[in-house]
Formats: sequence, structure tokens, C-alpha cells
Amino acid sequence: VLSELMEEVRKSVDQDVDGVEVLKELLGSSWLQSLLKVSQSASWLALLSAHDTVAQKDYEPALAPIPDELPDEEEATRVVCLVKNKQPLGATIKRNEITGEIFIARVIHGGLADRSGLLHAGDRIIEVNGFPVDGLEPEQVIQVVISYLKHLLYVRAMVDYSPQQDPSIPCADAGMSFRKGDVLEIVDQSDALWWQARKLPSSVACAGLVPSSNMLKRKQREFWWSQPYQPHACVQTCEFDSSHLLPVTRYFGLFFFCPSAGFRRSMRLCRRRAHSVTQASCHTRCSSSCSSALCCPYEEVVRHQRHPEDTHRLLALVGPSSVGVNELRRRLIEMNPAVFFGPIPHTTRAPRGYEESGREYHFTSREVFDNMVYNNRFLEYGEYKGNLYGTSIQSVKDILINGKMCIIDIEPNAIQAVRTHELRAYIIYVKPPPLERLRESRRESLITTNYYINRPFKDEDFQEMEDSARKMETHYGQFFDHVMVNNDLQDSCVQLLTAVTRAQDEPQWVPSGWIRPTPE
Ligand SMILES: Nc1ncnc2c1ncn2[C@@H]1O[C@H](COP(=O)(O)OP(=O)(O)OP(=O)(O)O)[C@@H](O)[C@H]1O
Repeated sequence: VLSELMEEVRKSVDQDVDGVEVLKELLGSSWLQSLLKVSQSASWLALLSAHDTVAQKDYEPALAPIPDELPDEEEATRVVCLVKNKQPLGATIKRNEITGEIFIARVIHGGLADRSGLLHAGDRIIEVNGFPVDGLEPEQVIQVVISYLKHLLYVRAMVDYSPQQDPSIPCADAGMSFRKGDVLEIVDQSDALWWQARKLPSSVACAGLVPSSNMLKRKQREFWWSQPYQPHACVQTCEFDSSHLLPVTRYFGLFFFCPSAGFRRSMRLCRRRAHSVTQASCHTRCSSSCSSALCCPYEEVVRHQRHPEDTHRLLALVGPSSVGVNELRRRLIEMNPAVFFGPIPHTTRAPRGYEESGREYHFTSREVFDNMVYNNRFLEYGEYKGNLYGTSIQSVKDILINGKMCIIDIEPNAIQAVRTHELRAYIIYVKPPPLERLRESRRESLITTNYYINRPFKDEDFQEMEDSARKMETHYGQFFDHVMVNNDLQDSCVQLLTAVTRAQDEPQWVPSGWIRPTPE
């Protein structure tokens, strides 16, 4: 460029253009020549390149997009961006108990919020970082702020992962293995493919490499398609879950005032019958466990402490058939019938002489029952001897709304139905003890099977229980909040009581969607 310019100047000198002599002198000066040499040196070019890269980045905090539905008056809603340093924010919040709206209670003089001039006592908070806060407890709003400020993400792993068996990991030694159900603190998400995480509870400062959510989904899809003839994990789930073809509940006869051991047998027969005759596609049958893991290998969770005024969490027991979930549930209710309740099921069967609608069952017509099924009003339902039986979501809610603890036992395929923002189920998995202990502890106990009511346990019953426990853990283990071994019955009752008390009174990891409503 310079030589072209010099040539132009030379031509202008020949044409005696005004002032060009000065320009010629300037261009020929030694300092300009030195400057030009420097400008072509590698370090100068690197400096310029660094400048351009940095200049292109936007270091200003980005404001959340302005909500679509702003009130008419232009100034009624303000979008405020506070960049927090290590000082406290200097503002407190309160909730209007009637409307559930969240307000700034006070702004501390001289604090960050005060100095920003952006927050004032009495301002109503509508959203924090995109999460609507109406109806949340102040502690929950603070949770939302904290998790954003810390830029930390907590997830529950829905799958197992081992870096040693992953050829695509950049460095297996830097990788971190995890099992489904583990809670991970994701400390770095800057790489789209490999995140850095710590397993909780953790005392180690050093994080490990784990696949990002997208990476894990890709791996699962590749694995799925690469194994057409192999019985991969999902297929095993389907085979195991064939008992879930017909949804059924397993505890209708177990209210301690209800003399209906026969009915309980009916439900078991119903389940087993479904096992043998009904056919369904793999997709239908394993939707709750497999596809959810496929589309969401990590579930975002937050640490949550139930507020004393909140309804209790639903307590849901799962376990292989005959492990003792009904027995444990019955004993828990018996121990404290003023606190623990089981929901009252619906049935289309005619009431017997001593039965009253709303006590043993809600007796309904088939039409009403079908309508409820159609409107997804049941957690589980099933048919036996031409009659329908089901546990409605409302019957569970009725107990919770009355401030009681609701305890149910469910088939594993109903886990997804109870893991909701409304019911916030705490899943307790009841596991059989090792074979030797099973033989010993069940020596005096009786089992109900397809063909016999109350016959002594046999070795094949124990074997079946162990097999089904193994498969249940493999396919649903990620959803278990607590695992207990039902060895000695007395000990198990104490363990269960401790677990359910903790579930209600101590902080727990729960899906973040239960605490922060997901924006529509
Ligand atoms: N820890 C235990 N020690 C000895 N016997 C037990 C123990 N737990 C349960 N039982 C007995 O085992 C039998 C089966 O228990 P229960 O009916 O509760 O099984 P379940 O898990 O509800 O199975 P299903 O859903 O098939 O009815 C019952 O007779 C029960 O009293």
C-alpha cells in the first residue's frame, strides 16, 4: 500500500501539486520507515489480533429479554440488571400471603442495591433471571438467585457412565465415573462436549471430566442404533416390565380397617395375568424409564427444604413383589394412624354389605371411571374380574391438603406419574436382603401367589424376588430417593419411619422444575 502511495505522490510532485513536497518528505522520513517495519513484526500483528478478538466480545452483563406481556403503562415494569460482587445484595424480600406476590421489603442503606438506585422498597418482583416468582416462598426466590450467581448447575445422573470405557473422552484419567442417581455439581460448562463436575457429597476439590448433556444424548443414540440385535439396557427394561402392560395398583385391600385380603390377591393375580397374555410394543412399555433417560440424561436438581407450612411430600414405596412393601406400609399407618394415610381407591365393583362409599372405596360407575382414565386422573388403575380399580391423583391430594402424610406403594412404571411439582413424591425402594437372610427372616411368613393364598415362601420365590430387584434397580435406580433393605421387620419399620421423617423435614435434592416453575 505504501509503495503505491509513494508512486502516487511522486506523480503528484511531477505535476507540481500544491503541498505535495511536504507529504513526500513525510513519507520518506526515517521514523515512519521504522514504524512501518515494527507494524509488520509478528509480535505487533499478534497484539492487533488479540485486540480484535477482545474487542469483539461483549463483557457487559446481558439483560433478560423484556417479557412479552408488559402492562400498558410504559414505566410499570422495569427490567433491572444487578451485577453482584462479593458484597451482599443489600435488599430483603417478603411475600404477600394472600396474593403470593413477592415484594422488596427493604433496601439496606449504602448496600449494593441502594447504590445501584434500581431497587426500592415496595417494588414487586415478577421474575428472577427468567423464572416467574409469584407464589414461591422467599427462600425459593433466593435459591433461584443463588444458583444463578454461583453459575453452578446440579444434576441427577439418569444413566451410568465410565470414562475408562469411553474411547471418545480426551483423557480417561481426568474423567469421572458416575452411577444413575448420583448428584453431580457441574462446575464448568464452557466446553460444549465435556463438562467438569464433582460428585456430591464430595470432599475432593478437583473436578473430573464428564460428557455434556448433548454429548451423552448422542452417545446413547449411537449405542441404541449400533446394537440392533443385542439385548441392550432398554430391551431388558421392556422384558422385565411386561408386568406393567396393564396398569394396576397393589394396595387396595390393605387399609387396616378393610378385611379384604382376597382383594389384594385379586390385584396380584390381575398383574400376573397381564404379564402373561398382554402384548405391547417396547416403546409403550418402557417409555417412562428409557425414553426419559434418552432425552434427558441429566435431570437438573436443587437442594430444597420443605417449608413447615407446605403440604407433605407424597411417600411412595416400590419394591419387587413379596418383598414386604404392603406390610411396611400397613405397619407405618398402624404406628401413627393420625399422621399416615393411604388414599381411598375408586372401583366400579358394587359395594358389599358393610362397605361405604368414600371409606373402603369410592364406588363409581364404569362411565365415570372411564372418563377419569381418559382425563389422566389416575396414578394407577387396572381391571380384575370385569371390575376396574384405580388410585386417583385427587385422593392423594386430599390427604396432603389436610396436612397428613400420604403413603402409597406403586409399580415402578408409575414413578413418573408421582414425580410431579404437585405431589413431589419421595421414592423409597424396598430391597430384599441377601438370599440367606431372606430364607431366615421369611421362615414363618406366608406369600400369596397366582394359585395360592398364604403358602410358605419357597426358594424360587426368593430367587424371583432377587432377580426382579436387580432389574428394578438397573432400570429405575435413578429415581430412588432412599434405599432400605427389608431384613428384620421391626428394624425395617424403624428405618422407614426415620426415612419418611427425613424426607419431610430435611433438605433434599429435588427436580428444579418443582421449585422454579419452568417458564411456559
Ligand atoms: N422383613 C420381613 N420379615 C419377615 N416377613 C416379612 C418381612 N416383610 C414382609 N414379610 C412378609 O412377607 C409377605 C409378603 O409381604 P407383602 O405382602 O408386604 O409383600 P409385597 O411387597 O406387598 O408384595 P405384593 O405386592 O406382591 O403383595 C407377608 O406375609 C409379610 O408379612
